[in-house]
Amino acid sequence: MSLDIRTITDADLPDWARARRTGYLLPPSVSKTELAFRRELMDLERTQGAFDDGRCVATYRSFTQRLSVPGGASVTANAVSNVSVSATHRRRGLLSRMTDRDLREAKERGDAAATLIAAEYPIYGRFGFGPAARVTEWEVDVARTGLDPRHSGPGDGGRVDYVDAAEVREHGPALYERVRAVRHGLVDRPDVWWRRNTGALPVDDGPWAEPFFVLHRSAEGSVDGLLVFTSDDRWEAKLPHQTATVLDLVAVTPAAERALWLFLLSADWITRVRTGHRAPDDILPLLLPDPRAARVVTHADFLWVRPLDVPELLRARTYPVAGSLVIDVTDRSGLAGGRFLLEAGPGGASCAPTRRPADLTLSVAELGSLLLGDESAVRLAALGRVDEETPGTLARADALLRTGRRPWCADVF
Ligand SMILES: CC(=O)SCCNC(=O)CCNC(=O)[C@H](O)C(C)(C)COP(=O)(O)OP(=O)(O)OC[C@H]1O[C@@H](n2cnc3c(N)ncnc32)[C@H](O)[C@@H]1OP(=O)(O)O
Repeated sequence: MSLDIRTITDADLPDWARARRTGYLLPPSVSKTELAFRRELMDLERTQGAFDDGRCVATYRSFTQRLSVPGGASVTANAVSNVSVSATHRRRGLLSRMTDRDLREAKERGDAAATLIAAEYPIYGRFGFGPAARVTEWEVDVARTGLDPRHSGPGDGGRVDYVDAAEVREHGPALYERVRAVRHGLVDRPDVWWRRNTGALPVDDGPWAEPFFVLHRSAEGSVDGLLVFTSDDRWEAKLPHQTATVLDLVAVTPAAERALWLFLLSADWITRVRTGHRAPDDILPLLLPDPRAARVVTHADFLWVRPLDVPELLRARTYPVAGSLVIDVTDRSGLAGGRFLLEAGPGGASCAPTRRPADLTLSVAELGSLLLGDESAVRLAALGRVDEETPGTLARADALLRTGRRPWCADVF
């Protein structure tokens, strides 16, 4: 048996796409539409396949992504996706070999980190990824919210309008980039993302069901929020029982965010709202007179980050207070380890290799968890995953690294 891992060519794509579907337990046949979509989407030079006697049995691809860090700057990440190993070939090291090769190439390219959305929690820690941003999904029982049923539009002088897909393609990209500048953890949405999510780029053969698109405009007329939702068509005994499912709700200003939630929660016939994946500290529950009307239905790890260039990552983000920290980062794969001095303050930060004694020792995966401010060094130390070499450093690390709002990655990729 010859098992060969290599980047794929265009001629391999149908076989590769079939292997991906099989690995994800989806009906294996690949439509022409899916192939056309994949040709637009994928960079074949960064797409690996494992071939057993010529048949594709494992898939892996990566692409360049921009990830917003605290303060709103973005770093270049190597985003990993479409990882699958057929059940016939599992636990023979195929994922390990593909990941190792991809991370080495990303390091050589100079990417600051690698990112992914993990299918299952135990898979990626061993490769240096740490959970960096969580998501929460709520289900809102509208009748119990206590909201005034006479609500009729934003009270801030702004307006909400139903728009069509073309208007979303026109206003969405700039709006979303403005949101990324004020919210960390968000990954960029390239043109192909907007076309795919507005029906302009079909993913499969089925008809595209257009969702409801709503834009919020401020009193000055600037587009500062987007809501995308679907609704089921459920009635019982002449009573509406519609569940609205939020596919997207992003806003530049808190006023626009509040206006879009209140718009959806006040729409006639909608008795239940599923929020989709929000940041765990989303304003939604506390927007309701009775926050218990929003029941948590999902709360889980979501975005995983694997540091590749520690100084660059720590320099790119902002810090709420002044302070310094020497961290000793261990990395079994030899990609990003070392001892680094971070000197940070509200005006900016420097970070470089140092010979000074370490204040904290931690693995590269734990640094990935701390980077966006969602995890606490004190908590990781209690778990034995961070060692405090200098007393008092854990509290200092949390004061420096934690953020007022939690990171949020809105997209599966
Ligand atoms: C970013 C994304 O695309 S997420 C999507 C990931 N894909 C899936 O979950 C689809 C279904 N599962 C699969 O395709 C495969 O089982 C994969 C990709 C998860 C793992 O591929 P494999 O080739 O079996 O992994 P590999 O043999 O390299 O395993 C390396 C180590 O990770 C462990 N591991 C791998 N997958 C898992 C898992 N799901 N749960 C726990 N441990 C795991 C292995 O046991 C092994 O540990 P060891 O070195 O201590 O023996």
